[in-house]
Amino acid sequence: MSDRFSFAVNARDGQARTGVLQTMRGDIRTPAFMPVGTAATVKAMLPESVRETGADILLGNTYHLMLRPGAERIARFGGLHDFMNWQHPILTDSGGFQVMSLGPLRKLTEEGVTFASHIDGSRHELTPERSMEIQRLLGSDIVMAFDECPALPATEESVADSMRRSMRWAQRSRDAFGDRPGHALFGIMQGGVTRELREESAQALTGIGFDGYAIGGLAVGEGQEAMFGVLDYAPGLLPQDKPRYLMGVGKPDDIVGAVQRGVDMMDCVLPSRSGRTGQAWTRRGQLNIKNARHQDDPRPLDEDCTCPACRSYSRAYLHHVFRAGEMISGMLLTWHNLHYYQDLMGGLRDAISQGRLNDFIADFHAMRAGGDI
Ligand SMILES: CNc1nc2cc3c(=O)[nH]c(N)nc3c(CCN)c2[nH]1
Ligand SMILES: [Zn+2]
Repeated sequence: MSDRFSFAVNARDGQARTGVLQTMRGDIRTPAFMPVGTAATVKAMLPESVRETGADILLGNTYHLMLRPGAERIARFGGLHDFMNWQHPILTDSGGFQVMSLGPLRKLTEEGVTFASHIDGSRHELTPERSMEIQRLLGSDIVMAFDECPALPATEESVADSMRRSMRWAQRSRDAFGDRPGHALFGIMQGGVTRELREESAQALTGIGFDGYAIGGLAVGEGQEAMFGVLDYAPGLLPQDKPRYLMGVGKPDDIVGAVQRGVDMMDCVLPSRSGRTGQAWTRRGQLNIKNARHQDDPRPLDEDCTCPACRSYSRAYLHHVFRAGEMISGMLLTWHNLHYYQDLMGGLRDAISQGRLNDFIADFHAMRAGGDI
């Protein structure tokens, strides 16, 4: 616990780092994976179960919470931590990405974005100033600057224009955030897959000054090779002593490659969303439990996993409850996936601390090459 926000790198292995983010509501071990709690819940999980998986921090969404139940209502209930019964750190995204991917009838101007709610069609406006106010009302520990993530395909010119607007919005976010001891504001780097634009964005953000820096504009369909191509240089453009957060990533092998390239924090809906569809992520790769081949299989999802699903339930049982559409199916697969993701992050942190990240990554890929899972 700390009354101020601070970040310390404790060990390095190549470009990778391991460290601790200290916040008012607790410490975050990095590299860290943040489960996504979009509508004030990590779907199918109790908060205490999310904590038991090893998560130090979870993500909330300005866009969803402003539409329902409303930021002012959550503030009246003491803020998001009390409202959702999660007393550990929360990072909230700023809403721009969700508006562009979810909100119908949206209009983007220099001021911000106006859009219709995907829930009831009511009209709303998000600006850097309103996004900062909403995130303050939610009481999140780490606030994200209001940005725009251009959809692909996009011309380099449109990516450049969008990035420069996001940098002007970053300054407005910084100005509107003010001085809030114990709370952090992260800037978001944009610039697509163009190195010069990424460099311009990094320079703009470091000139404004933030408590941490996100790498945005990725995991939007560019593919892993192009994403890693950007990550080969983008983290190094950012201050070495501040946390770097790669937004929206990803599959286990994306995470391993991103950590190897110097990323400290990530978030993704994949483990929870895919868990609800029967997709299990394991040390040996992924499987879908709804496949008929599992209906008489007495083994757990992953022999090496200590989560409640793997400790007490066979694949045959999990196959059955998915086929029967029972609620416990999504609960158990979500729990397993989040537990596996946190196990992976713990393994990465230990490997970096002990200077054996390359061996860890070699084992990670060898385990998945085996085929039979
Ligand atoms: C799934 N892929 C993905 N790419 C993102 C980029 C941004 C991005 O460039 N900006 C913001 N604010 N959020 C992003 C998100 C949402 C993260 N929870 C992204 N998600
Ligand atoms: Zn498990």
